[in-house]
Parts: sequence; C-alpha cells; structure tokens
Amino acid sequence: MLALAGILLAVALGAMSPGPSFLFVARTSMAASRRSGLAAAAGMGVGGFAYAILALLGLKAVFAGFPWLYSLIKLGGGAYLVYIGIQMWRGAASPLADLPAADAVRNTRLRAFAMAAATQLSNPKTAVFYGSIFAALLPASPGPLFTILLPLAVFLIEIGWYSIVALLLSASAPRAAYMRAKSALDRTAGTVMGLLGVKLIAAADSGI
Ligand SMILES: NC(=[NH2+])NCCC[C@H](N)C(=O)O
Repeated sequence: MLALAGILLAVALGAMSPGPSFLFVARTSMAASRRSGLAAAAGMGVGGFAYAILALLGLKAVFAGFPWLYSLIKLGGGAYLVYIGIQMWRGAASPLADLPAADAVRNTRLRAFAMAAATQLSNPKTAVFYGSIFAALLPASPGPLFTILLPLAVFLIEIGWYSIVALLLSASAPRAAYMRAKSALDRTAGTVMGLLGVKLIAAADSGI
C-alpha cells in the first residue's frame, strides 16, 4: 500500500504541473461555463484512467518493442495539439457567443468532455508520465486489488484536480478578467499549444 501511496503522490504532482491539459480546462472554464469546465475535468479523468490501464498492461514494454508506435503517437498527438492551437487563434478575435440554446449547451459539454479526453490522450506530458515515471514505479507483479484500485485512484485524482481548476476559474472574477483580455489570452494559449505540438512532432523519432 505504501507503493500505491507513492505512485498516487506522483500522479497528483504530475496532474498539478501546468501543461496542455491545464490550459484546456482553464480556458473551457473561463470561456464556456462551469459545467463545461467540469465536463472537461471528467475527460481528463477518463484520459488518465486509460493511460493507467495501458501502463499496467505494459505500455513501456509495448513502446520499447514497437518504437514506431511511440513515434506515431507523438506525431498524431503533436498534430492534434497544433490543430487545437490554430482553433484557439482563429476564435481569438471573435467575442463569446450569446447564451446558447439548451441543445447547444448539451453539445458544448459533450464536446468539452470529448476534446478534453483527446487532449489528455495526445498530451505529451501525460504520455511521457504514464509511459515512463508511472510505469517505472509499478511493482513487478501487482496483485489484483492493486490492479483494480490504481486506475480508479488515478481517475479520481485527475478528475479531482481538474475539477478544482474548473471550479476556481469559472468563478465570476476570473471569467470577467478572461473576457477583458480574451483575444490576447486565446492567442497566447493557442501559441503554447501549437509550440508544444511542434516540439512533439520534432521529437517523434527519438526514443522513450
Ligand atoms: N499525472 C499526470 N502527469 N497527468 C497528466 C498531467 C498533464 C499536465 N498536468 C498538463 O496539464 O498538461
């Protein structure tokens, strides 16, 4: 159980370090709504859960055995981050839409959830964390209880941290500040996303 606690601490610290996933949840919470921000937090939880399971299944060995797969993931993930960055730039100058209809709100939440999960899965920081540090901390032969508890705990930590981010940043003061500086903030976030994507693509042929 001590091993589990150590791994979970590493997961929490990793989740709290800023990166593309943080940017996505922060922006969704400020630009869309609290509920969309929480939907995005759930997407991050699901993405982390998927990575924890992959790691338990031997993600590191898979990457070591099939280096091209690791490169492919980096290429695809990098391209996705660049795409998100461009989308942020393109929307930067337009004001936020007026209150959308109920249908649109549902769609927005679902979209926030799906895009968050995609962001978490293609996020180089997340992939590297679960593919290396996390995998290295795993016991050589984890028992069944450990194998069940670990992905669930990872899900709770990731969704928990990003829910805190969503709740804090969807409050009226951060939202108002975001509205005032929307185009500059969107361009900055878009540039950071795009650069992280380019960095990932450039490193696609390097090893684990
Ligand atoms: N335990 C982790 N490393 N989770 C993924 C972290 C992603 C990182 N916090 C980001 O915002 O991009």
